[in-house]
Amino acid sequence: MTDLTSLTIAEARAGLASKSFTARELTDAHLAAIEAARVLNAYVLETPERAREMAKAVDEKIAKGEGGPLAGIPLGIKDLFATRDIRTTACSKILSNFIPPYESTITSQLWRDGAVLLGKLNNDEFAMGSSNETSCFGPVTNPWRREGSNTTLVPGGSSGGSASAVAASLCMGATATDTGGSIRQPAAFTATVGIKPTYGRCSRWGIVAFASSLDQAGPIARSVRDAAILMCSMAGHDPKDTTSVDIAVPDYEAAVGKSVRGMKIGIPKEYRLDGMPAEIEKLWSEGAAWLKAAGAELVEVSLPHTKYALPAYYIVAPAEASSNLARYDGVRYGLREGAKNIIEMYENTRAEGFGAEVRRRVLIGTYVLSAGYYDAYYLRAQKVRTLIKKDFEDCFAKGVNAILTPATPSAAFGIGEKGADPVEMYLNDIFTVTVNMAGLPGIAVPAGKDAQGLPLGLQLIGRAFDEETLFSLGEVIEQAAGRFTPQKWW
Ligand SMILES: NC(=O)C[C@H](N)C(=O)O
Repeated sequence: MTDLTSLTIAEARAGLASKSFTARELTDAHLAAIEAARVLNAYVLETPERAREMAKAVDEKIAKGEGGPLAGIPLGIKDLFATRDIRTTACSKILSNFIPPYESTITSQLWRDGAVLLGKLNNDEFAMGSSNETSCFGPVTNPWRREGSNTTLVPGGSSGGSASAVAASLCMGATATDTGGSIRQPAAFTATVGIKPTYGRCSRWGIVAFASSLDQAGPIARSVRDAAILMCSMAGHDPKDTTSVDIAVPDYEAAVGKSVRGMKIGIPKEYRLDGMPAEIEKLWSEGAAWLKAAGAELVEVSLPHTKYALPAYYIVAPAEASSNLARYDGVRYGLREGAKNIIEMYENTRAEGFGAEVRRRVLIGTYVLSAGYYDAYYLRAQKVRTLIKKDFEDCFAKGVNAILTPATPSAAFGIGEKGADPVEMYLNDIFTVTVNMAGLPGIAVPAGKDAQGLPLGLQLIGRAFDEETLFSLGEVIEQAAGRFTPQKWW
């Protein structure tokens, strides 16, 4: 029998429909794979009993012909999504004992459609990081290794557990969130597909907040089609999230395989960085050539404010984080450290509960929002944000359908390699943050490998609420590049 964990969601859906295997068998195969791969540290909580119960219930529904669009598909959930009665920590010590009495909208929609919960996935603490090394549960290991080397590499972050688990076939797909690149960068580091939808496309209700004007959830999967299938369940208006937009959810899967003939693809000259590895340049040109061969037209475009995006992001995101994280005070929920009085209790709880990167961001955020510095930093960063948004609007007004860029400036790096200088870590987001600043959708698709055999990804940026075009174009790249799976060593 084929290894059930190697199937795509689309293949598993067909297998379940033709009764080649049951949801219970599919779930059991994944639970066994998870157990055998604990060395990757992708899961921070395994929920095998819940998974088997859910799979059994789905099998009964399938037998009655009532299975939903994701019936029996086993998924992993980033530990930033609240799951009712199941510990949800954001991978922070401060939430280590938090068991939500409610379910996030996105996960509710996945269970409504028949998906099965395998467990909660590791991430950078409060989604702050690009390597999954800031988690209170320790770093996640990338299932990919350099050829001939056994150095352990990061899977990227902050959705490192999601990317690692999907790449290593420890789930068929995963939820993830992206504030500045947290879906797309780990997808690029692990040869998986990750899409950050338009801001407002998916509900943020029940997801632990980092920077509310930038946070957006999306799927990580092993193929463009699988990402589209998951998006159909995850997207949609939610009255509980006032920033979610009431626009009908299209059939994203129908966009996969659609012709891209006549589409105009922008190649932004500002993304050609000094000192960019030749392999990334080559990948980028190859991707453009594949789209051209499929009938798209390539045009050079300019996004002149790109160089300000990263510094502006690292003002806006910490500012919002400092405000959002003020709620963790030891009074309402989460960790509470003992003290002589309430002020000391706040101080002790927050000092003990937050890791170094989170503390750094709270400090930066508090500083840039403080009287006297607000105008110089926060207000200016917001103005820059408007200019970045306008760059994209100008470009799309000229008829450009999507923009092609590299997803990351390098392939995956070693665990511990970039710990010393936070700015070096922040540079990982150089190609992805503009998309969050402008609220646009962006997809990362595996497109090739570097000289050491590590995967590299390309990013496509679309117009607001036009994820469909990204799925169509993404599939062209996937077809041309092929799909990559890591060699199993764990
Ligand atoms: N959350 C994200 O999108 C990750 C980004 N690297 C950050 O640390 O802010």
